[in-house]
Amino acid sequence: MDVTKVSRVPVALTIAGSDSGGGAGIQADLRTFAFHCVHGTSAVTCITAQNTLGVTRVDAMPPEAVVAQIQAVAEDIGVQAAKTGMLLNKEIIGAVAKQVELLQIENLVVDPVMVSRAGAQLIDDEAVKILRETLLPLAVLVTPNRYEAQILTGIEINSLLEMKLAAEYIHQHLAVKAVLVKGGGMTGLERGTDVWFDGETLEIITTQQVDTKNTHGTGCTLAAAITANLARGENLFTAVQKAKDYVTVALTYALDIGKGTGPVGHFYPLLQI
Ligand SMILES: Nc1ncnc2c1ncn2[C@@H]1O[C@H](COP(=O)(O)OP(=O)(O)OP(=O)(O)O)[C@@H](O)[C@H]1O
Ligand SMILES: Cc1ncc(COP(=O)(O)O)c(N)n1
Repeated sequence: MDVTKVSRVPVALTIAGSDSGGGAGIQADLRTFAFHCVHGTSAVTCITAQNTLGVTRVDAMPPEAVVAQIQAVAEDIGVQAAKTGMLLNKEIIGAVAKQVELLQIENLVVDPVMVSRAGAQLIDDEAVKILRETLLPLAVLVTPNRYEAQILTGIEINSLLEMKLAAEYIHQHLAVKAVLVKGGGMTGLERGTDVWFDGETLEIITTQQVDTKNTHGTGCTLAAAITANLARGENLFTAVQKAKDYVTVALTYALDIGKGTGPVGHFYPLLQI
């Protein structure tokens, strides 16, 4: 039998938590990387006991274990692009930022996971401070949702105008190169509309709204798709646009599993075979 080897494949790294329900976190990220034909590597930061109804327990990894995973991947396999998700505490955030800097990982997308779907804060104020000071300045893009943007700016967000103000504030005050304020948590016409700002251009990025309750993992999936596109060599804005299209279709193929909020469907075209 002829053996065909793939000699060149882009590699992406996700530094995030595990979701036992398989809808968000590392599990969503690796599926998204695979869909984009990008080899996915991972550094697990915490283990969540989670399903479509919520999170019942979180166990943090020791920061040194997170560092060892990042080093193992970077030193041997290499990383074309990386993303961070649930980092949980200030020790892990500080350790991750140090590694990203030491290993000179460029193309870092930070999904600042801070707030649960119900609006509850998942990391304490001290961890938010360390995130702002150490990790955000290393990111090419930060992708807060409505509630995370509120925490980062102090601006209450109820409208597109306030999403724009928050995007401008984050760019100006938090030393990030570009920001995408996500509108999945908005109501009415703004639901599913995101705001991009890179210091020069402010863009409203929108697709059709998807009428589904099964939206678990949208934030992770969007950031992972952006990261995969960067690993494939796309420029940042194109990477964001393509990722937004991907999430929209994944939402239309969302999985109706469990009693609560089901996850998006990452491999939707395969369902058509
Ligand atoms: N019903 C929807 N229709 C279209 N796009 C949506 C919908 N819900 C979320 N999105 C899009 O999904 C992406 C993720 O945004 P969202 O605000 O949901 O992130 P998140 O809050 O981090 O994710 P999650 O809700 O999974 O915690 C954004 O591009 C957003 O516009
Ligand atoms: C382990 C883990 N990481 C992240 C999220 C939030 O994910 P999302 O914002 O995509 O729903 C989650 N629920 N669990």
